[in-house]
Amino acid sequence: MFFQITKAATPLTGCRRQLILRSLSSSTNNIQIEVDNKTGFATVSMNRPPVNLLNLELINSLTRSMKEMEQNKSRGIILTSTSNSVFSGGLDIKELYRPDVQRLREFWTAFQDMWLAWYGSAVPTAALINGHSPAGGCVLATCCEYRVMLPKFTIGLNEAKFGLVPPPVVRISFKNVLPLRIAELALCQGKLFTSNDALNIGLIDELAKTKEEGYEKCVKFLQTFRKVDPVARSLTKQQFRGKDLDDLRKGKQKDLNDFVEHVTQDDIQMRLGLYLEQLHNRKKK
Ligand SMILES: CCCCC/C=C\C/C=C\C=C\CC(=O)SCCNC(=O)CCNC(=O)[C@H](O)C(C)(C)COP(=O)(O)OP(=O)(O)OC[C@H]1O[C@@H](n2cnc3c(N)ncnc32)[C@H](O)[C@@H]1OP(=O)(O)O
Repeated sequence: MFFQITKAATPLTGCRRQLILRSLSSSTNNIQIEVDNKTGFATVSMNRPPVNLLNLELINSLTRSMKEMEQNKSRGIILTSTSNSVFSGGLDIKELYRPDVQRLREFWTAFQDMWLAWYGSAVPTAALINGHSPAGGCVLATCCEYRVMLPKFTIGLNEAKFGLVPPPVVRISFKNVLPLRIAELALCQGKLFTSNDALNIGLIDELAKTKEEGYEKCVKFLQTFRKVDPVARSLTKQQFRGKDLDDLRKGKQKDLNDFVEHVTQDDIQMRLGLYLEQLHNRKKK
């Protein structure tokens, strides 16, 4: 993939000059990448209005972005969104409802690859959660090594609430962040935590009042690795996450088959249809 590089002031950091890298190969422009001149850290912003739903194209863009930043020896990545109220609304349920099975398989394989890329990234990562972050949004945030969240939003894995069993790839990074008992209860309850509660249980690391403050906190975290050898850092991270990554790599085909079998069941299709309708009608009441 090719990038067009321009210099510009960024809305994130006021007048600090940054390199704006815009993906040219993506016709949808669903990701924006900015590299800070001073720190060398990249900010990856999901940009799929209105609520950054993870469809096949956005998922593929996230995977490609990570691979390219690794190749470019990026020193740190901050994942955020261009929205003022949503980090990511999670999987685009339209991908799951009445699916073309071939595309559904491609979709889930892409999600597995995105998870492998972000959870296993060689580059240090921080999530700047500047809005709601349910389900797939929470998966992305927990793939990162550090989370800073703005107040009065929600985050968590709510699949059980609408009758879905979160697949292993959805659970693992959540389990990596939380004590097992809290993770189990929260998943069984399909619980979404407020920013404050997420801080109290350790699902996020810090709160920030504004996006700018959150950005500075993410930068501060990434700078803690400044004096650490990047290879040693990355191999140490792999030692912690390697088993989870290997389990998915080895079980990818089974995970895919289980997912497709589960999602295409009549009962699950009915639940997905009802949930879509509920989301669509939410504001009319
Ligand atoms: C052993 C084998 C196991 C196999 C397991 C198999 C299956 C499990 C599968 C899946 C796992 C899934 C993980 C997921 O990520 S599922 C997605 C979960 N996401 C949600 O529940 C979020 C729902 N959305 C919201 O709560 C709000 O939209 C949000 C807080 C994000 C934003 O609110 P806001 O008021 O700003 O915006 P809205 O007006 O509500 O939404 C705008 C627009 O988007 C539509 N929409 C919202 N979310 C989704 C979605 N996830 N999918 C599809 N469409 C969505 C919403 O309906 C609006 O559209 P319209 O009505 O204006 O047309």
